[in-house]
Amino acid sequence: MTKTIVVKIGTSSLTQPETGQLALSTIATLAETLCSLRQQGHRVILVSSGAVGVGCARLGLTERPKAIALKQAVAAVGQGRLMRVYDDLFTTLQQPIAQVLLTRSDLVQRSRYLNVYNTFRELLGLGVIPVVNENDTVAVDELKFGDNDTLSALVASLVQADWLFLLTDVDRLYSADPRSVPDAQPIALVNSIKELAQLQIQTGSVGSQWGTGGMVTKISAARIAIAAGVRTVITQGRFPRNIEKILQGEPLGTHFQPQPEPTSARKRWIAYGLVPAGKLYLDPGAIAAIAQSGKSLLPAGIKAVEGEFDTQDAVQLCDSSGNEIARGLVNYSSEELQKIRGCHSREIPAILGYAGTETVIHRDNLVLT
Ligand SMILES: Nc1ncnc2c1ncn2[C@@H]1O[C@H](COP(=O)(O)OP(=O)(O)O)[C@@H](O)[C@H]1O
Ligand SMILES: N[C@@H](CCC(=O)OP(=O)(O)O)C(=O)O
Repeated sequence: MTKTIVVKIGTSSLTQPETGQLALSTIATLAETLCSLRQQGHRVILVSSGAVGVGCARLGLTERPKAIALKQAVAAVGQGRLMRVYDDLFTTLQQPIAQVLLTRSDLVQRSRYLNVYNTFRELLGLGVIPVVNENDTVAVDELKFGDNDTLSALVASLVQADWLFLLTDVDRLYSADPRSVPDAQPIALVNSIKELAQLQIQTGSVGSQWGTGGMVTKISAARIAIAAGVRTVITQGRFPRNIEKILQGEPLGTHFQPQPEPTSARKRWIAYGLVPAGKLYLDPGAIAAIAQSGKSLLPAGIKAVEGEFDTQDAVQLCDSSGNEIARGLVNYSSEELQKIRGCHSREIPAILGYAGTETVIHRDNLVLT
């Protein structure tokens, strides 16, 4: 049966750790593997990092730049080089590819989000393999995916993929970073987001020399993907052929079981497409009402309001320690909420001087994260 498969490869797999030069044999095997998946009739999207790493190697820089302008300039050098290599390899294999560079703002506005979706649909319909990266050269800090793990999960969610493969430089997820904790336990299967929380995986703070997010961004990517119904696998990038073995049922890598009832496309856009503009801190009663009983959020349960936002902006809903529980679209601005927080809904007209809606966030616009 035809599947939609998103494969994300990180800088640590695409480049040689010592020199930062391209790992040509890995890239060539990846191209062969993806072509073979296409020949089996699958729809394939490649999310490839490497613009900054390859740009650095091209310019002789020995470490990843920190200054934003330099990083953006280096990415512009590397992205072209990277696409040239991919296009040469895929063209040799008679496989057309396309470059798709995205920034977070492309997914924030609903009309642009749908536009990106339509473009992917057309490309996949044409039998093309889209090669996706963040548009690092123009992305501004507030509107960045920041890492390609998150980007790949959002793309997998957007196209409603069946599989997301996160290829990296370790063979799977461990209970702690195997580089620093030699007896860390391998994890073969994660059944649910709840089980993921219970495993209390330690991720250290950084990734490899050229990577960005380390394991923490892969785990949060897996959470986004499985909530969207996408089976997610973390596995080693040096052996791209493992993708085919995994599809045939071999127990390689760490598998994250997709949520049986995926969140709707609109709610996924609210939760992960939009950039939250503020935070609402809730009392335990409100948390129970939204998390356990699926209720709308009323002003009475809001203890504090953080940030400045307008009606219909997205906000994070947090417990008193700031842990995020949900996201949603607000019916009131931050200024209005400062006045009505903690109050009963029937008091709203008297406080604001006009009648608003009873709910601060209606349950149709509220997503548990
Ligand atoms: N719990 C963990 N299990 C496995 N790897 C981990 C864990 N915590 C941290 N890591 C580290 O994450 C690194 C991979 O992240 P990163 O360098 O960002 O890769 P990529 O470039 O593929 O995105 C691994 O090299 C590993 O050292
Ligand atoms: N967009 C950046 C990659 C960012 C990123 O997430 O890198 P990595 O951790 O290697 O997957 C680039 O192309 O260099």
